[in-house]
Amino acid sequence: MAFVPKISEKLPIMEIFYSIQGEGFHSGKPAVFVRLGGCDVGCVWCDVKESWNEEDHPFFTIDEILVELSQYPCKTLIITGGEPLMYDLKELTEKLKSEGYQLHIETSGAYPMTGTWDWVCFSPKKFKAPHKSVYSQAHELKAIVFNKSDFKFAEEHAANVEEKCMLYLQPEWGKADQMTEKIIDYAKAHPQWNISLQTHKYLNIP
Ligand SMILES: C[S@@+](CC[C@H](N)C(=O)[O-])C[C@H]1O[C@@H](n2cnc3c(N)ncnc32)[C@H](O)[C@@H]1O
Ligand SMILES: Nc1nc2[nH]cc(C(=O)O)c2c(=O)[nH]1
Ligand code: SF4
Ligand SMILES: [Mg+2]
Repeated sequence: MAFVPKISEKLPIMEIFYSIQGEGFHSGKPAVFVRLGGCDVGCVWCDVKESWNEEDHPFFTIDEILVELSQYPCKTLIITGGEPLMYDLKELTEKLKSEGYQLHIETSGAYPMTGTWDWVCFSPKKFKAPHKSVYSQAHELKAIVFNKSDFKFAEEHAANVEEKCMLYLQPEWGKADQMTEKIIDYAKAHPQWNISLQTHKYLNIP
């Protein structure tokens, strides 16, 4: 049966924090991150496995999320997780938009696209195939390179996004020593691809 994103009054919130977008097109931009709990994609190298079990995290209403957000001087929000598209994000994005926030999402695309977004970062995974609704919505495709086969995987997904979608290759953090050089060579040979580094990890910020 097709997966239907959960509609609920409350969302599991692992953390809300103010930092600098470390990855992709908006790298360097101050942003408030809202990390939702819950993910069943199961990436072996996931750098936030503590997010996976939604029951480990407190549930917040949208109004409670808004109160948390009001303490920050920044109107750019990055909704991440966990896998945020496990939840129907229509109501959340409508309320946040009406409060003047710019809304970005970080998603594996494993579930149907919900919500209205100013920026969609789509990072497809081998561990669970993306939902077809996500390709046409992506502003950037960010493929993680863990081994050489990931270049082919990246190209297969790049063939299905829109022409204007930005293309990024990002080394898997634990393999960055080996893979970054290969990514540099690949981008130089296929200049439609750009490099994304997890700059927040080099800067030692969240
Ligand atoms: C933790 S995920 C949460 C959002 C969503 N579940 C997803 O995977 O896109 C945020 C971003 O970090 C990337 N990421 C996760 N673990 C990583 C790692 N070990 N090295 C590099 N990037 C990683 C993901 O591909 C994604 O682009
Ligand atoms: N600084 C910073 N930038 C990020 N970009 C995407 C992140 C994520 O985990 O979704 C992330 C994160 O965790 N921290
Ligand atoms: S989809 Fe995202 S949160 Fe889920 S396991 Fe993969 S990297 Fe981690
Ligand atoms: Mg992260």
